[in-house]
Amino acid sequence: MRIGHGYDVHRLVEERKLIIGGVDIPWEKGLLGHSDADVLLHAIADAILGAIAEGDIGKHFPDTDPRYKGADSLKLLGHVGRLAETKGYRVGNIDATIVAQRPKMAPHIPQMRENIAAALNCAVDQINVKATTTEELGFCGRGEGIASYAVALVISI
Ligand SMILES: Nc1ccn([C@@H]2O[C@H](COP(=O)(O)O)[C@@H](O)[C@H]2O)c(=O)n1
Ligand SMILES: C[C@@]1(CO)OP(=O)(O)OP(=O)(O)OC[C@H]1O
Repeated sequence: MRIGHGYDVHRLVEERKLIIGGVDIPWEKGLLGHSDADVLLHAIADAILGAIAEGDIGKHFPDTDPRYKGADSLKLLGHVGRLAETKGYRVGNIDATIVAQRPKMAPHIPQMRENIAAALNCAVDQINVKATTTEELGFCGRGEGIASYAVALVISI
């Protein structure tokens, strides 16, 4: 059994979609990135890569590589899950937190959990997603960006 941690931040800008946990959330701004900038999935991917000592998503999917421009992060996460399997591990459970002042994430969390479980070929009850504001403090509180934290436990197959 091994544990990993992930953290990611993306800037909120106009004229971008807000995609979090594979859900296209209607909002006035979206997250900026080379890929679809899915901050939650990036933190989860990094947590799994951390657990299997495989670096981070920047190592596996460089933001200088045109193949990942606009990439669907659910596909990137699926790739990370399969890499873990090739190294002899399956996901035990994942716990993640989205840090966003707005919009409300709660209505979208069931679909996020479904999407993550499908990408990682595991059950929905192995995936937990939470959200918090920062009471308007800091860059998340000012609506300049959204952050996510994740921990992943992996178990030997
Ligand atoms: N973007 C967010 C932030 C929070 N929530 C939900 O609201 C609850 C209260 O948030 P606090 O930051 O005041 O603790 C939180 O527990 C989440 O359930 C949300 O849906 N979206
Ligand atoms: C996911 C990748 C893939 O190109 O691009 P971004 O969407 O910019 O995301 P980031 O979390 O900054 O770093 C990893 C990148 O390699």
